[in-house]
Amino acid sequence: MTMSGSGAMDTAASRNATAAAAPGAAGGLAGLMPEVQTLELLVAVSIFVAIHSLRQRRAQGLPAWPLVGMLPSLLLGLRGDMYEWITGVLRARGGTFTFRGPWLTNLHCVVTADPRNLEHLLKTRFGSFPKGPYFRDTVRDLLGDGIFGADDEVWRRQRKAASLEFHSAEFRAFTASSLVELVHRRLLPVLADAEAAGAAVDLQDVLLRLTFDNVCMIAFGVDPGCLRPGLPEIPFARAFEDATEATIVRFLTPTAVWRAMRALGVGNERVLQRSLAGVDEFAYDVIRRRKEELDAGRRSDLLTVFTKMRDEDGRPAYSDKFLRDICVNFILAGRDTSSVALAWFFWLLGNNPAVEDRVLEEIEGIVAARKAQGEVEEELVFQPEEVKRMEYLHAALSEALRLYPSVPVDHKELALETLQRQKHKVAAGKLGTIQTRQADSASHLHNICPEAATTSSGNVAWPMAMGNWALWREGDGGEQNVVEDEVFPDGTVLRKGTKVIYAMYAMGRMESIWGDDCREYRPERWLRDGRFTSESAYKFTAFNGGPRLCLGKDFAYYQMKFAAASILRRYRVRVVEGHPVAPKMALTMYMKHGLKVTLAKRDKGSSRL
Ligand code: HEM
Repeated sequence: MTMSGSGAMDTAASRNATAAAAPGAAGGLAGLMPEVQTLELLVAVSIFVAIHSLRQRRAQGLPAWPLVGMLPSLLLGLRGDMYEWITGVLRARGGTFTFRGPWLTNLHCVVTADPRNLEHLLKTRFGSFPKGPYFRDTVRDLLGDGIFGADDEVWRRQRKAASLEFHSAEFRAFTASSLVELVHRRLLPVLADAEAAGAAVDLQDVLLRLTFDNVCMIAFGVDPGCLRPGLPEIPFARAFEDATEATIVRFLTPTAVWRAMRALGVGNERVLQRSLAGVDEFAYDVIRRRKEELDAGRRSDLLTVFTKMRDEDGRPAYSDKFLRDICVNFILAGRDTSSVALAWFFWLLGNNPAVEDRVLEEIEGIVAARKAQGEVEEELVFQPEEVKRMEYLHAALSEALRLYPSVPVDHKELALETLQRQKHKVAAGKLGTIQTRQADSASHLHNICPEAATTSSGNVAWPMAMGNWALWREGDGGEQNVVEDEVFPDGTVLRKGTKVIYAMYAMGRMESIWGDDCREYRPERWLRDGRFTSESAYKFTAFNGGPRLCLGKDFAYYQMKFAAASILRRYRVRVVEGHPVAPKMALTMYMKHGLKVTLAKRDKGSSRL
């Protein structure tokens, strides 16, 4: 009873309360409705955007968000090992994917690791894919008009002159003798000191010093002396390194921002200006001195060769600024590439003792052959023909470069003038044809002629593949505006100005290219009947391919083989236990923490050869 009475009272009271509150509540709810609807709408739009963006992952490999595009995924990827992240996306996408950057940025690009695309990009359509204005403008302060950023005639002239020089007997003799001097008078004594002291040494740093001194001798004919006992800091080397790093930062900064910073002389741009002053001071001083001594000199370095060149009127062919650019570019090309490749090679050997044994066997075979001819020297210096015979070592270095290419990713830009916009007349009811430069897939034909699919009159025109001809049936005739896009052999369409990133690191880790054991370090894959056999430059892209194939490739192999054999014959190189090894994010494949090693003389308690 009590309960029902109180219940009745509660009900009446609550009815009253509701009645009293109703007008206000109704008004409040009515007032809230637009907000509720806005909220619902926002939730619905967010869900739609999220579903749409995640669906893009299935279609394009990565979720693409409004405004920021695929940037969030890239930022997540950058937190770990970026090269492995790119490799994962490329493998999932079958070798190529299109990265969509945030709106109004120039981060859109096509990333590929497909050898067919590489051949198309680097050889077949070489003229359509220059380095491009974006790259050139970004590196101009450091590299000027030098070979790395140059295109067209400016590139061709330098390439031709440098190529003649690189292949001359004089130059080969000069590079070989400079290397003997550096390895035997500087590298080996520095390593001997480390071994005697029982101290760990950063082998990557030592090798960087070796190649820096070596390439300065080749370019400028001057030895800066970085590789010396005590490993001193050399102002020119420091300035060069700082200038390179500051230039790389520009690639990660919006163009308008770094330009403004340069105008104001602040931040990274200030560092760049200061270090460039150091580089220029050194370079112009060498150029001035070289010009003074030209007549007396019998030098074979690049600076001397380019300084001696004359135009049709007998005047010097190149200005001092251009000579500076040429030398700085060659130093950049030759400095970090072979040294970091050697560092990865020594690390791989440490993890693969059977490979090290085979390298040593080969070296000992060559030494034994020399002894058999009665040639016994106190200090063993390998001769060029002996270095040439080190085929297994050649394979072991190539295998290291396959897995850890010194240039892990590279870049090209589709030239705007490549795209052809043409008017084509098609007669009514007839078949229309246009000649295209490459019509190897139906999707390509659709892409070169999108207007042909639905014409202004609503008639349908279907392009069909017929060799190098695009053929379509046009209902009412009239003029067609045909824009020919570039299309990669794998069907990826490239619109004007598209940047293309080709991922050499990822290419070395593709089962489709190298087979199931692609992640294994196995030099034997390069040997046929015990002889080294090279691979297509579009499959093994460490040295680039086509007309811009690395100019220093032969020299680099010679340098790496000579240095590696000279070290390995004398020392067992062991990576310090627990030393972390990981790639650094830079233009070249540095080891982030260097390579700390200890050395033991081979004849002192070596367990192997
Ligand atoms: C393991 C050693 C090396 C590797 C992996 C390597 C790799 C490469 C790559 C990938 C390129 C193309 C770069 C681009 O166009 O963006 C290149 C170009 C070039 N390399 Fe090398 N390089 C090595 C050593 C050297 C050395 C020692 C020199 C010279 C002393 C050198 C001179 C050049 C030059 C001049 C170019 C520009 C060619 C052109 O644009 O026509 N390289 N190299």
